[in-house]
Amino acid sequence: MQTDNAVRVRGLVKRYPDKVAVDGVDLDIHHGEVFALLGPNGAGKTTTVEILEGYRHADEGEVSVLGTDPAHGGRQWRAQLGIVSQTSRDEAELSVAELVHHFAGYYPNPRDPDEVIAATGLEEKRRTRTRKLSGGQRRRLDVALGVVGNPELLFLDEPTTGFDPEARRQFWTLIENLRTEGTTILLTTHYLDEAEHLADRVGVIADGRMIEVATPDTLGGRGARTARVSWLSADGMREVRTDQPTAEVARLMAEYDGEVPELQVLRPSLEDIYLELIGSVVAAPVLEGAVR
Ligand SMILES: Nc1ncnc2c1ncn2[C@@H]1O[C@H](COP(=O)(O)OP(=O)(O)OP(=O)(O)O)[C@@H](O)[C@H]1O
Repeated sequence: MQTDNAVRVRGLVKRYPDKVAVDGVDLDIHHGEVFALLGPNGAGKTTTVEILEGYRHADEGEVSVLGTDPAHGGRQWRAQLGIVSQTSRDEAELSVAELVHHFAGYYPNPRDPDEVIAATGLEEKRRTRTRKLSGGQRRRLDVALGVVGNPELLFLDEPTTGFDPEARRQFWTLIENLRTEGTTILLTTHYLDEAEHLADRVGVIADGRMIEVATPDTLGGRGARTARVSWLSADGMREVRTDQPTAEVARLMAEYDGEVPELQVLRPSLEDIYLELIGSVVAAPVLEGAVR
């Protein structure tokens, strides 16, 4: 049994000439888990992921991916990885089926390419040249190419950008199936519902620093999900935060002798909690308009 983590990062630093993109990040990803890295534009997610993939070099810190320092990872190590990066590979003249079959040939133990084409919803496009695919179809092909090698560790950098809602659901099912088979997955996404649906744990990164790592339902700590009860009083809208919304509603019903005007009981979503977390780190102008 493997006991070490699939990914172990300590004190990771990456500097560009005018920016410290990653500023002392620690990260552990357990074997078999889906881990979502969340954070605003420019937070350092892609830089971190590309260091883990061996495409960029760290300035400081320790990095281990499947037991190997990615800066020295060889072919065998790389064959265990699946990578869906933000930019597509350009093989415009090949058809979908040709490209997926071709990529399968690079790996020692690939998945059945036709099953991968079906699972990514590309069956109807299998004979289409890749340059004729729509943006969302192209992204599905990227995902197909990332999983066809049957990776032990799969990196997905904003995989569902441009997907229609049905394609996103289909993608979620694909990821759930990979997880059931034991694939470890590192996902970056700006879709909080995607992280909530897929991730065992999420890490929030802002300005190059990891602010918090938690399960989606414990992010923000105790109290972050406290309910808000709001209603229209004689003096305007009122809101109270409470752990006992039912008792508060009962009290209001008694006070109003029945129907409470414009009564609402809301619990903060993962997105609300996330925005609150990064709001405490990122400078206000960046967030203006994003905070509700
Ligand atoms: N090659 C580079 N040279 C200089 N600066 C860079 C380079 N790549 C990234 N950066 C800067 O490093 C910071 C982190 O970028 P990164 O791409 O890691 O962010 P991100 O969290 O992935 O953002 P997004 O959500 O927009 O993809 C940004 O300020 C970016 O401008």
